[in-house]
Amino acid sequence: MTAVATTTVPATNELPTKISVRNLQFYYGQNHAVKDVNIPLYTNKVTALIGPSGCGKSTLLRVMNRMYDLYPGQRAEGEVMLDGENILKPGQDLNLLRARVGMVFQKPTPFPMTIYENIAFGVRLYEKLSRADLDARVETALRGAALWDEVKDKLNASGLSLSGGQQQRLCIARTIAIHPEVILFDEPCSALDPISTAKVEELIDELKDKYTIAIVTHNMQQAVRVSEYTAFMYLGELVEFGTTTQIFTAPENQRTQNYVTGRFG
Ligand SMILES: Nc1ncnc2c1ncn2[C@@H]1O[C@H](COP(=O)(O)OP(=O)(O)OP(=O)(O)O)[C@@H](O)[C@H]1O
Repeated sequence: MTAVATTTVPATNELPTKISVRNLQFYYGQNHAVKDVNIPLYTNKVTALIGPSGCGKSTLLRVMNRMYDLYPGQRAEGEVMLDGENILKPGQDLNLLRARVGMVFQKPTPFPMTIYENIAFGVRLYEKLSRADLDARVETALRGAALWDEVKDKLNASGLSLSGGQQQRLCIARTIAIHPEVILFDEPCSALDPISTAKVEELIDELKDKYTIAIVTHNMQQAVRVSEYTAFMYLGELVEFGTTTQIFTAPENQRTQNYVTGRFG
């Protein structure tokens, strides 16, 4: 197999960068899953991570808020600069980091609590708000996640009583309620029907005004619809990074071309 081409440096590197991943290596024990990856997440932009199964997309995402730290035997080397500070350095406050860099998972994961508590619970971990302020925070988060109108009359119902699409928007509301700066979406629509998917995509488009976003997706149309930048990964390496338009219409690397045109993957 030929070596993967050198990563393309975007012509856009003067854009403000929220997260800059530099020379990242990631290991699951002996398995070298991410190999010398360099990638920016530009401020208030949506970046899609695409590539065949097992290429390291989710791993890369999980490094950006050190989710891997919860598991023994997993380690990262290199730098992940968040506003110029390396979050891989020892001594980080990981709770604070995960509040700044929130994550929405593939399967909706509401807590077994009321809709209201699903959101209030996380807020209380970080802030002491009056009841009125907490109510307002819950409402704003639910509005921000385009769910308010559907749940405003049943805030005391269980989060688990909602449909899958509503549950995913509840998880997004829970994430934005603690005012993150970055939101990482790991295949957020893979368990959703087309209508719920469209709602979550619309929401991502709105959220980028306030947050920097990365999304892992297997759905090429989704990457085109929601992202401005796209990174194509293959076997743990970053093959190509560029604007989504360039990656999908004029990729520089043959492997990217083959993948985005559906010839492998
Ligand atoms: N917990 C784990 N222990 C050991 N190896 C793992 C673990 N999780 C992932 N890997 C390996 O790391 C590599 C990258 O996996 P990762 O889940 O990041 O890929 P992915 O591109 O997100 O795949 P998919 O699209 O299938 O979700 C794969 O070779 C995978 O087998």
